[in-house]
Amino acid sequence: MSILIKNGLVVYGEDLNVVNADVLIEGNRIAKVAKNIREGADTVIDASGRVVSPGFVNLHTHSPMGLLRGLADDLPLMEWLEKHIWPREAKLTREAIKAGAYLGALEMIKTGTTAFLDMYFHMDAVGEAVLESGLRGYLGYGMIDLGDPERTEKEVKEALREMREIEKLESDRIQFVFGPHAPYTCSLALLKEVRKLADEHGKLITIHVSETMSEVGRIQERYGKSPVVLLDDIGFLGKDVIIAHGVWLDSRDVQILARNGVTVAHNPGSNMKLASGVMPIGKLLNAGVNIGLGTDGSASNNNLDMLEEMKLAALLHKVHNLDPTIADASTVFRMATQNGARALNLKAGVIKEGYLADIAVIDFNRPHLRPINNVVSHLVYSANGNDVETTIVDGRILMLDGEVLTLDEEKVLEKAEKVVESLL
Ligand SMILES: CSC[C@H]1O[C@@H](n2cnc3c(O)ncnc32)[C@H](O)[C@@H]1O
Ligand SMILES: [Zn+2]
Repeated sequence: MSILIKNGLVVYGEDLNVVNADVLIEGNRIAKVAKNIREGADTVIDASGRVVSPGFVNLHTHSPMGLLRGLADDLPLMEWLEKHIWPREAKLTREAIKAGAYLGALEMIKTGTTAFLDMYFHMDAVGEAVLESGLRGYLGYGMIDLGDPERTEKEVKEALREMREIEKLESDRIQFVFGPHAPYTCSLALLKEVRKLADEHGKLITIHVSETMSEVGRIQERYGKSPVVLLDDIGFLGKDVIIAHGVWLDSRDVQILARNGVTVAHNPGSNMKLASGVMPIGKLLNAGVNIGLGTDGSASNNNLDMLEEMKLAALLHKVHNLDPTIADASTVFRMATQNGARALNLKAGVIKEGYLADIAVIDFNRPHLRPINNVVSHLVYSANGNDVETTIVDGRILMLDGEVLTLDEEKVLEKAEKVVESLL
């Protein structure tokens, strides 16, 4: 199968040079980017007045949490989790979570996300929804043992069961990752076991770390060190680890993350909504830490729109540091695309020959995106997910001219509404 995207403004290469060109996709890869490509193709997309962008990589989310959107707002993290979210999540069945996963997948396709790193329960069910949607999903079963050795064993068993189920889907687009929830909900025994299993099975690890001041206080009280020092001391960290948040990091923590090649998934929307704090972006960038961008779940954001998230990231750091240059549009755009892909060991996030064909076509024929003085600036500061017209993953069109081809939109919305009505 081949696709030819004609006459678009292409955000080309790692350097984000914008060129007026055609993009030829053969199979699941970008075969050629050039002016006036003459080769025929099975499908031709006219991209005049459109921007051809790398698809977005949401590096931290809980995709089924759209089910809980709007049910618990205006709370700090611990109260939000313990009093409102966890009691509701305890009622969610496998079927409900699958309905939430469809809802999340639909929202991601419609807003140009092509790959995401997830952490939740029943990830084998999430995997089935992701398979049908056509997205790339990196799926972590969220493990919590609260220091109870019986629960440690149960959680490890469940993670391995879900890993095997996800592997049975036999799709390169869907990968299992280990997802211990956080240092404050997981015992050291569980964290060490996860490290061992990730090495044994060659899987990535994702974990919430240093999200709030109260978390850092808890860990300091329990272990006498920061969460990052704790994880380093037990040999947990490595270039296969993606920590979500990394808000409360001191200079020593930042050096440890840099030394271990850890990626930080930055979630500005969630950090602002839960009043968690502001990630030290300047220190992390100076230390050379890879930073990707995530939305977190839709109960703390409250959507999965990566275009919106880029704007939040850029604006938050400017005002917090009183420095408009600290996170410029290109830096933030790379976080949302190539940096996320790098963390997932994916040859994606860049429009260039040989890269995976994960692409978002964004309609710039709209008043808020004209005149086209600066494409990357418009993508970060002016656009939002509704401007995405076509989404391509692995060389397959998931949405064309606003119509989602892989999922039945009406059915997905109806089912999500029904499960929430009956369970929550
Ligand atoms: C064990 S599955 C994942 C678990 O994480 C919860 N969660 C959602 N957002 C956050 C956040 O910002 N910090 C910590 N935990 C979060 C989610 O509700 C699930 O219980
Ligand atoms: Zn999270």
